[in-house]
Amino acid sequence: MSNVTTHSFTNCNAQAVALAERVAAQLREAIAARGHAVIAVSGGSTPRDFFARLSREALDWAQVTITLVDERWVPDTDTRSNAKLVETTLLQNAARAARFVPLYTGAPTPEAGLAEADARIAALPVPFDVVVLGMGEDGHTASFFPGGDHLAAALDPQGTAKVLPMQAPGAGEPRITLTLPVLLDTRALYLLVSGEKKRDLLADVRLGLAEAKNYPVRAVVRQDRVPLAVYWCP
Ligand SMILES: O=C(O)[C@H](O)[C@@H](O)[C@H](O)[C@H](O)COP(=O)(O)O
Repeated sequence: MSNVTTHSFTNCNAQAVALAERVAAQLREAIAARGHAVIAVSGGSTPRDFFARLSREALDWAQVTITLVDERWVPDTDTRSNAKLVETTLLQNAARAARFVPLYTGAPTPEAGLAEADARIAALPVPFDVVVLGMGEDGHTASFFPGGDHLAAALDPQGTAKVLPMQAPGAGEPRITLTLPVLLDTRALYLLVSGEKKRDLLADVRLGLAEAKNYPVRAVVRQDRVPLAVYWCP
């Protein structure tokens, strides 16, 4: 039985609206059941419209904690910063009342900031309610990059680290990432992607093709811990 469902949309606006409505409903359910909600989101360009939509959803945002699945190790004033993306797109409108827990600490390197970032994540209630991942055309998700220096440790299902630094040829700047066990410890897991190349890559991963073995996203697609919902648009 497949652990993956795919929701395909004819345009990316419809994708953003549908995911925002779905996620908002799950945040409301979490608040009703436990008094609070935790969501971890990706950076990159794909989630912009989804963030803008989600920020306008009516819910008790003061009870919501937002964190990141990964971060580029740059100050939050940098255009590459995922924190900056979240602050300018998601922490707006109704969602301005939410609490944001960044991964970047201001330390000179991810290694130097690791203990503090780890403590921030360790302080959050688990399981998370929602995790929204993205994916690159090289098959990375979060900062699980092919050839990453801490990739094996980050993907270890039995690993105990919550966050790890990551450097890789395709990653640009040094990164920090939540590890696979943390990302899978969630009530709902989404993969938000667009374009035919990413659709085809995911199909190869799901089929278990040999050439897909080096795509780190395989670890979230081929697992039985939590159902994965793929939201795709052209
Ligand atoms: O900080 C990051 O880079 C992300 O969290 C990363 O995993 C992202 O989701 C993919 O690179 C897809 O990025 P795009 O949406 O820009 O294609």
